[in-house]
Parts: sequence; structure tokens; C-alpha cells
Amino acid sequence: MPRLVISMGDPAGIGTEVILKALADPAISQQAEITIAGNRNILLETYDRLDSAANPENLNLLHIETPGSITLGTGNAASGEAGFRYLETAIDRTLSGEFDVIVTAPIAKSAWKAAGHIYPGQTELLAEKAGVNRFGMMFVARSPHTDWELRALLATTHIPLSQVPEKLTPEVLTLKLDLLIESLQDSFGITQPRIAIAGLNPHSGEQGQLGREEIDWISDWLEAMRDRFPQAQLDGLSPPDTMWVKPGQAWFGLGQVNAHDGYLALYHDQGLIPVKLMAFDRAVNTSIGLPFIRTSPDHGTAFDIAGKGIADATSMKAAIEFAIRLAKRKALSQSMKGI
Ligand SMILES: NC(=O)C1=CN([C@@H]2O[C@H](COP(=O)(O)OP(=O)(O)OC[C@H]3O[C@@H](n4cnc5c(N)ncnc54)[C@H](O)[C@@H]3O)[C@@H](O)[C@H]2O)C=CC1
Ligand SMILES: NCC(=O)COP(=O)(O)O
Repeated sequence: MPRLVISMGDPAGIGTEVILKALADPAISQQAEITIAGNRNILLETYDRLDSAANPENLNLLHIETPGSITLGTGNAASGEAGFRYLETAIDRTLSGEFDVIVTAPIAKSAWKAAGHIYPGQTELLAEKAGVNRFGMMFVARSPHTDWELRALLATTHIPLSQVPEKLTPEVLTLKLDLLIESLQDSFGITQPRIAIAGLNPHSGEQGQLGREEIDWISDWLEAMRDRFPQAQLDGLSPPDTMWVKPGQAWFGLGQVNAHDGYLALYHDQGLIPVKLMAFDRAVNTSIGLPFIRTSPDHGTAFDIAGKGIADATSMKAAIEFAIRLAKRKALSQSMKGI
């Protein structure tokens, strides 16, 4: 069975609640050896408030002291420091071989910053501690209507919109596309993936009238990528709005559409607005390129509903189930290679 560690996220948010709700489902908890990296008192307090949740007394726990006092619904330096320590512990124990997989509950980047930990997100801490600089942020969701699976990689992530054009270089795009192809092949078994790639500007620039990046270099880059990755079908540059029409149709079962195996969005909201519109309740954020599997729900700390008992755990369940699916696939592939 996969050995999975769940970091508890920001204790002022809904992380603890969605973990305990998700683990109350035996279909989830019986598929892996699960340990929580978090705080015993906060888990017990959360359990006492909920009607249907796993009892922390019956769960494996790496207890980590929480510095300062935590106020539910308010992310601050204490909650940021706590969430940082939970994740650090989960990563260190995974790197030492204790776990195969990390599932992370959400943290607030602003609370990390208040605690002096300046990272764009959890992904970058995971990559830094794992010693890799080739990694990517991918979102995966299976449609409850059609079973179709949406897979979208973000070429750039947590940067101001004004910095996107300068951070988006041929090197960055090549690295992200390479990772997306590798992931579709290795983790999803799609040997010749069909990938749609978005333009940057409205209408992919409309021949330069609405932005020049497509003409200046992105179209040439894509041509070069078709030579470099002959095993993949690379379609684009898709106008960034209409690129999501077929995925929407495939998701909701609106006719026969030939949607792509993977989507490359050039910046955070270009990818995450459509993903969350379709699948906010069930999309999974997975970090690709790390030496271990990492997944997370797609939502954040939801401070506005923390402690109210109304948080939906579907995305956390999906994150755990997807992590188990990836771990089983990895174990099978390693055993076939004799590793
Ligand atoms: N994986 C992670 O660690 C992530 C962390 N964040 C962080 O979370 C903080 C808040 O971000 P927001 O943009 O407000 O997004 P959010 O996802 O926390 O909340 C957006 C809205 O959705 C609702 N919501 C979120 N999750 C829900 C759930 N499971 N059940 C029911 N309702 C839910 C919230 O109540 C809120 O109204 C930020 O500091 C951000 O950095 C955001 C996304 C992912
Ligand atoms: N928008 C996705 C997000 O905020 C998750 O980031 P990370 O903490 O997983 O790096």
C-alpha cells in the first residue's frame, strides 16, 4: 500500500476539517497507509465540532507543536509558521524514505510571508527541498458527468500579471511543455499525447494588433517544438478564450468533441479560471517533476468559512485518491523495470 503523508496546512483555515472529513470515507482511508503531519490539539478540536469525520485518535500522527495562538479564520504569522513546519516535516520524512506521497492541505502565502517564509507557494518549497529546478504545476479533474479527464499545466504561476510577458521565455515554455508531455506519457499512459497550447494575448494577438508576443517568438517556438517532440501532437496557438470550449463540452457531455489530452496555459488565471469554473469542487493540483508524488486540493484556506463545518471535502478526497492512483502506477512501472 502507498505510504502517504498529509500536511495539515494553515490551521486557521479549512485544511484540518477537509482532511478529517475525507478520511471518514473508508474507500479512501483503506487504500493507503496514511499519516497526518500536524497538531494533535487542533485535530481533536476540529473533530469535536464535526458530525461526520475521522477520529484523530485512530489516525497516525506526526505531532508538531504550533507556535503562538491560532484564531480560526485569521491567517497570521503563527498560523503561517505552523503550516510551514507541517509541510517541512512532511517533506523531510518523505525525502528520508518514510513516505511515498505528500498530500498538502492549503496554506496562505501571505501567512507564510508574515512568518518570514517568502515563497510563491508550497510548490517552490517542495522543489527547493527536493533539490529540483525542473518542476511544474498541473491541475487534473475527472468529470462527474462524462468521466473525461481535464489536465492543464500552468507555464507561469504565482507572479504579478505585469511580469508574465517577461517571465515567459522560450526556455520556460520548453521546460513546461517537456514536463507536460513526460507526465501525460508516464503518469497517464498516453504515449502520443495531443496538447493544446494557448496564445498569450486576446485572439492570440490577432496578427499583432492585440499583442506581438505570438508573432515575435511564440509561434516560432511552437514550430521548433513540433520538431523536438514528434511523439506529441502540438496544437496552437489557440486563442486563450476559445481553447476552453472543447474541454467545457467534454466535461459537461455536450456532443462528441475531440478534446485534447493536455492543455498548456501560459499564466495562472488563463488556466485556473476555466479549471475552477468546471471543477472547483474536485480538481487536484499536482506538482510534476519532483522525485516524489505531491497532490493538493485546488482550493485555498477559505478563511471565510473556517470553523463553520461547511467545507466541502471532495477536492481533498480527489487529491488523496489521485495521489494513490499515481503511487500505484509508479510502483507498477518500477516493478516492471526491476527497480
Ligand atoms: N493549495 C494551496 O495551498 C492554495 C492556497 N491558496 C491560498 O488560500 C488563500 C485564500 O485564497 P482564495 O483565493 O480566497 O481561495 P479559496 O479557495 O480559499 O476560497 C475561495 C472561495 O471558495 C470557498 N471555498 C474554498 N474551498 C472550499 C471548500 N472546500 N468548500 C466550500 N467552499 C470553499 C471559500 O469559502 C471562498 O468563498 C490565499 O492565501 C491563497 O494563497 C489558494 C489556492 C490554493
Ligand atoms: N493557485 C494554486 C495555488 O495557490 C497552490 O499553490 P501551491 O501552494 O501548491 O504552490
